Amino acid sequence: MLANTRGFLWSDVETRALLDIWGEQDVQTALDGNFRNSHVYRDVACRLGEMGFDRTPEQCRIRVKGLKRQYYQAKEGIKKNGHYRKICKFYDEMEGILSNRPHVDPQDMIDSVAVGDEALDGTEEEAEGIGHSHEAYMESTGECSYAEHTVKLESPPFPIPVPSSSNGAGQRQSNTQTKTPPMARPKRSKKRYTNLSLDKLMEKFLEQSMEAEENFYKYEEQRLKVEDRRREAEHSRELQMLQVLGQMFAGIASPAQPRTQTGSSAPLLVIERAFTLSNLQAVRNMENIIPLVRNIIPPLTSKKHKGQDGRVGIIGGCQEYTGAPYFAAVSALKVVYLFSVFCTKDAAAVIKSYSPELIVHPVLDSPNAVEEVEKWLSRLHTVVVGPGLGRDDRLLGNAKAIIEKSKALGIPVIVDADGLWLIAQQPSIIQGYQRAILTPNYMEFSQLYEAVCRDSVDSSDNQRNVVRLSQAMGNVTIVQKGEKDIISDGDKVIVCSHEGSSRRCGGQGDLLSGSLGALAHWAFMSGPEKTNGLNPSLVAALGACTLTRQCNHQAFHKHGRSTTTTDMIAEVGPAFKKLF
Ligand SMILES: NC(=O)C1=CN([C@@H]2O[C@H](COP(=O)(O)OP(=O)(O)OC[C@H]3O[C@@H](n4cnc5c(N)ncnc54)[C@H](OP(=O)(O)O)[C@@H]3O)[C@@H](O)[C@H]2O)[C@@H](O)CC1
Ligand SMILES: Nc1ncnc2c1ncn2[C@@H]1O[C@H](COP(=O)(O)OP(=O)(O)OP(=O)(O)O)[C@@H](O)[C@H]1O
Repeated sequence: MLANTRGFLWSDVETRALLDIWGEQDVQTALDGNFRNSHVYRDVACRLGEMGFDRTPEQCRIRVKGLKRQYYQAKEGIKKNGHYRKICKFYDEMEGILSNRPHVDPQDMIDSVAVGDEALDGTEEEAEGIGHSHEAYMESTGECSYAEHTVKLESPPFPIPVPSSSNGAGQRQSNTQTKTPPMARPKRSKKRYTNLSLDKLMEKFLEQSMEAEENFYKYEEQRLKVEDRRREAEHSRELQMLQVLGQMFAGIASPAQPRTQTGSSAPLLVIERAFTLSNLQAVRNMENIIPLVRNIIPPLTSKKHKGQDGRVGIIGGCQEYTGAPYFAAVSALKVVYLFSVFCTKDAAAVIKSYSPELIVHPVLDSPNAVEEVEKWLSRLHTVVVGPGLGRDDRLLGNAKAIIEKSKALGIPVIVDADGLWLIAQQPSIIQGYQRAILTPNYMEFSQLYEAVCRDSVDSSDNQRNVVRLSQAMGNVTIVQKGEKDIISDGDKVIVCSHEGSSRRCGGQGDLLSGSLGALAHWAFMSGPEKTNGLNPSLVAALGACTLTRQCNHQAFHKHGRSTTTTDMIAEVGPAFKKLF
């Protein structure tokens, strides 16, 4: 049974069948140079019928005409911008057939758009059999009397010359030149034609493409927002659960209620944005963690005696470097009560001379250095290993033993400067000790990373580097110092971008490690209810980074380019007050 497709649009299959037939050599030869083509299209329709498609000769002719128009539009589009191929779906087939036909100026062909469109809507009534009709002339030659079309579109005030059959096939007449007597206007010319130029068509086409693209991005954006909200809700649920668990554990450990400096209960940690880095959950919003830093700070009270809020020991200071241990020590001193600096004999007097507040032990290069330090170790809450330590093997060996002793006592250990060099040589000293915090600058980080991960750092992804190193170190917390301080325990990442300044001076890192010594003690002393279940090392590290940057910011505000670490240390008190 034939598919009765009369009056409907052509399917692709049907169009291809038509083109196969129309493209046959005998059909093309019959059309070529033959003004009358109705019999050709009768044959085409008949062959189409044999293939199961019910179309009239007129429908076939009109469809071919439409395809030719699209083909020439596309051809012109390619010439102009190379993108127009899309408007002619059957371009390749048409090209195969028409490329051997006489040349037609596509622009003229396109100018006749209205004619073709009309024909497609089924209102075309001119029969092929009329023979001398304008359409028949155009079709039979593969060209058209372009001037006539243009005139028709613009509805000229004078009659359109139509070639008569006696003129012979392929004969052309120009409007202006013709002497043909006026004839009745063809029926189609009564209609209103849209005179769309190629440029306008292209403009419209591009506009629509852009609109579609914009819509796509709009929807995509909405989809991502929804996805973000879903993730945030999920993380916030997880955190709430952690908080509840934390409170349960705290309840078991101590009946005391969580308390902040202002006396209110611990604020709920809301992570505003999180993303996944391999199998870890990354926390990016430091603003949400600052309240946790406030939570861990013990209140000032007259009930405590000196040293109860923290005793920090600094392991470092040698003949070359006396400033570093001093900066670290005095920073700790300004936050908590400092116990001691353990340095070499020749550095001790110099360090003492900087500040009468510091207790200095000249034991680090003595033969029984480790025993000397060990005597005090049980009274220390945190040790900071490395500032101004130098690279002397004996000193490094003593530092290693002190770290081992501290680990055995469960004392938080901050490793900085030359202490990091030691770790790069022997990572196992600290690997897996989760009360350790390493504070490398960019150079120190690279050395450590290469030594531990046996790979060079991927400078395009600092966060991933930090996470990877932390994981490789057994989830030891890493603070990569720099334009932004990146903190990770291998599970979470916090980026500290608190405003500092553009001024860099030696010793800023020592201020960080010293104050971190104090904060680490507080963080580990606080129960999980105060850190909302977050790793205490992360909370302490963010607190120290923020404090260092705030000191830098305030000092720079006063001293500009001449800012030194001493100026920053003078800001520790005010900065601490402002932040926490
Ligand atoms: N007043 C004192 O007593 C002070 C003493 N200190 C003590 O000195 C000891 C050695 O510490 P350190 O900082 O000089 O050695 P380390 O960090 O290995 O740098 C080596 C070289 O690496 C480079 N470099 C550094 N950072 C970089 C970066 N971000 N990005 C790129 N490159 C960077 C830079 O090379 P440069 O570019 O200058 O050629 C730098 O010279 C240590 O015990 C420490 O505590 C200090 O605390 C300061 C105050
Ligand atoms: N490029 C930077 N832009 C802004 N702040 C920075 C930049 N680099 C470092 N800082 C700040 O300085 C702090 C210390 O980092 P720095 O790289 O100076 O450490 P360091 O080299 O170990 O210091 P030190 O001189 O004590 O050895 C960082 O925590 C950060 O606050």
